[in-house]
Amino acid sequence: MTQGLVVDDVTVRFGEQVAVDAVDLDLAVGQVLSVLGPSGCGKSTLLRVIAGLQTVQSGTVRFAGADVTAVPTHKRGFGLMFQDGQLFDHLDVAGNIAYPLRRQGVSRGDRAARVAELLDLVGLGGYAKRRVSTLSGGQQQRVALARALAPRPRLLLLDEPLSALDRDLRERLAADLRTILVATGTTALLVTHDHDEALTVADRLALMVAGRIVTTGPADKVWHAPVDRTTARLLGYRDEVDAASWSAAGLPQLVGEGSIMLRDNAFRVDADGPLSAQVKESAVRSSGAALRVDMEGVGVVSAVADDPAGLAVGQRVRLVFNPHASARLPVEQSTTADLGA
Ligand SMILES: Nc1ncnc2c1ncn2[C@@H]1O[C@H](COP(=O)(O)OP(=O)(O)OP(=O)(O)O)[C@@H](O)[C@H]1O
Repeated sequence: MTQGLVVDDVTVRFGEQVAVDAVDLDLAVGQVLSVLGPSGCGKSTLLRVIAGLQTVQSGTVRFAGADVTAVPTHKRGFGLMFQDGQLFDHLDVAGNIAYPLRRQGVSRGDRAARVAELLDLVGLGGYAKRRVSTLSGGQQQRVALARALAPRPRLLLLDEPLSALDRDLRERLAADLRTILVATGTTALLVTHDHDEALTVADRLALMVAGRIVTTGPADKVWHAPVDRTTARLLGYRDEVDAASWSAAGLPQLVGEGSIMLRDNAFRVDADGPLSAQVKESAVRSSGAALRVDMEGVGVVSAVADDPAGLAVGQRVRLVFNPHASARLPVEQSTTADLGA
């Protein structure tokens, strides 16, 4: 594994407040890492440190083995992309994408070829001459991505790149972003508060809470093994049921103490399902229905249904359990966990 980014024991304080607290982070070349955390946890500050936009109280940032902690932003060879694309209104789409290449002294012919290649990559072939102010929010972020990739940065830093977009668009663009990063072999670090976005884009996840990285590891491992209640909630697990009542209710696969964390789709309505519950709330969704149901011995939990018809409050329904939408919470709460390579 080629050595990429190594953040070692970095701390940033603003007055009394510790925004980034002794953070260690590794990112191998060619990999994509998402730093996922709630608003105010310090993830933008951490990204700004890596970018060279924020000085540190202590710690180092290295890339490819060299200490870059004191290297100015423009000499790090990193690309940046923010929530608001920060495009240049006075330039057209091609002009925006070519801008960093022009500054590097790339010839006109080579610039044009690279711009055409990038427009195809981000799905904007034919948009070269459009003014950026006439583009949709999603198209503007595609241009911002193309501009950030144009100089072939050795590390791409993305700060909530999709957060300004509405849900459907965000989902589509997150999938495209992943495809583009993989196709170009780009080493990238993305910070976000959106667990779906983090998971769609990344190979690895680092969970950040109150200035500290509390879990790192392969995205699927982190996703299925929250180390404590806080990280479980961060990963989208909502309901919590203690193991004793879970077993008493006849639910499968569980031994010992602790509790079970459940996603909203942990139970699904199925006429042949082995479980029974009463509907407490029911909301129609594009995918069917989102329910809150009261299950004897377990309490009120979320469930989903493919067909929203006939799911009135008070009605009894049969349910099946989806173990992939649940996680066992360890009894001992650890402060940090490295879930491996
Ligand atoms: N320049 C600054 N001066 C003082 N405090 C700051 C500064 N920048 C950030 N902070 C504080 O440091 C903490 C971490 O902020 P940061 O922006 O890194 O969090 P975040 O996780 O990116 O949150 P968000 O997603 O809301 O931007 C916050 O409490 C914030 O108020």
